[in-house]
Amino acid sequence: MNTGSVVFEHVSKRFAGFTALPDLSLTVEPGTLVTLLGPSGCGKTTTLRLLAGLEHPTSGRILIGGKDVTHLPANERDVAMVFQSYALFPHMTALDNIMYGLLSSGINKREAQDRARNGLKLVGLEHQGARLPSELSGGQQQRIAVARALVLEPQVLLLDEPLSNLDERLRRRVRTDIRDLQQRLGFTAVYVTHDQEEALAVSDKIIVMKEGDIAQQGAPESLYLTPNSVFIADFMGEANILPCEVEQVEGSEALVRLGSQRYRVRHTAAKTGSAQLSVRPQFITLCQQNGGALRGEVTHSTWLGDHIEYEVATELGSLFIVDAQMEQQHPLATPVAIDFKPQGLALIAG
Ligand SMILES: Nc1ncnc2c1ncn2[C@@H]1O[C@H](COP(=O)(O)OP(=O)(O)OP(=O)(O)O)[C@@H](O)[C@H]1O
Repeated sequence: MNTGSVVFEHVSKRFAGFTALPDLSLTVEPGTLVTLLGPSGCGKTTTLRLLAGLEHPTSGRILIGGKDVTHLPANERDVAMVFQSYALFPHMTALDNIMYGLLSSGINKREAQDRARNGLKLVGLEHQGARLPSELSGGQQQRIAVARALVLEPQVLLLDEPLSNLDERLRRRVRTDIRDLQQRLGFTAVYVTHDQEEALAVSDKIIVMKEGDIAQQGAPESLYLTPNSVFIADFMGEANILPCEVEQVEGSEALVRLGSQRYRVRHTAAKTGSAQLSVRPQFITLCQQNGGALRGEVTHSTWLGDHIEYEVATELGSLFIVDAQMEQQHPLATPVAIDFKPQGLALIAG
C-alpha cells in the first residue's frame, strides 16, 4: 500500500465573493488518519475537494507525498474518494463496481479481477461479489465503496462523511471496520465528519475547523481534555463552562478556585486571574446535602436507563450533570451537594 503525506501551505479558497478558506496550513503524516471536524459550513468539504482536485485553490500550495499537485487535475492525483452516497453503479455487481476503476486506469481484466476479489476480502464481503448494490445493506454498500477506493492503492484515501447514510448501530460497526483496515494496511486517510464521537473513535489527529480556520488540532484525547476555547470544549462533547479564579500557575497545572474549593487542573496557557473552566458532566458527583464544593437544587432530571441526566441550579449557574450511579435518583426541587472530579476539569486558555 502506498502511503503519502498531505501538506497544505497557506491555501485560500474564494467562491464568487465568498471566502470559504482564508489561509489554511495543515499536515497529515503518512500512514495516519486525520479527521476534519466542524460545524456545517466550516470548510471541511471544500478542503477535501481541494485535496481531491475537484476544486482548485485561489492561492497557496497543496502537496501529496511531497509532490506539488496544486495545479494537477483530479485524475492525475494519487487519491481515491469515498462519498457519503456510496455512488455505486446500480446495474453492476459488487465485484464489477470494484473492478471498474481498475479497468479504467488501464489494468488488464485478469489482474483487475484478482485485485477486486482481494478488495472484497479486505472488507469481509468475499461471498457477496455477485450481488447488485440493491441486494446489499447500506453498511455492505459502503464497505464496497471503501474496497473500490482501496484497490486503486492511492497514496491518500479521502472519506467524505462516509457513515452519514447508515443507522446508528451500523455507523459504529463500519467506523470500526474503516479504522481497523486503515491501521492494518497503514494507508493515509483524510476523513470529513461533523460528528465529534465519530472523530474521537477513528482518528490519530483531529483538526477542528471553524469558519475556514483551524480552531484546534491534536490527538483526540488532547482536544477532549485540554480544549483551547469554549467552542472546542462545547464541540468536543458536552461541557459546563463555569467562571473560576486562577490563583497560581505551575508548569502544566494551575491552582483554580471554583466556588468554595480549590482544584489543580490541566491547562495549555493559563494566567492568574479570572478565567473559565470546562467541566465535563460525567465528572460531577451529586450527594445529599452534607459536604460538597457547591450547593444546588435539582431543576430537571431525566432517567435514561444506564444513566440519569440532571440540571441543577447553583450560584455558579445551571449545571448539566450525567450520573451513572443508578441506585438513587435525586427528586426535583431537592437540595444537593455537588463535587467535581479533577480529571473532568480543564482550564480554557485565552
Ligand atoms: N461552489 C460554491 N460556491 C459558493 N460558496 C460555496 C461553494 N462551495 C462551498 N461554499 C461555501 O463555503 C463554505 C464552506 O463549505 P463546505 O461545504 O466546505 O462546508 P462543510 O464544513 O463541508 O459543511 P457541511 O458539513 O454542511 O457539508 C460554506 O459557507 C459554503 O456555503
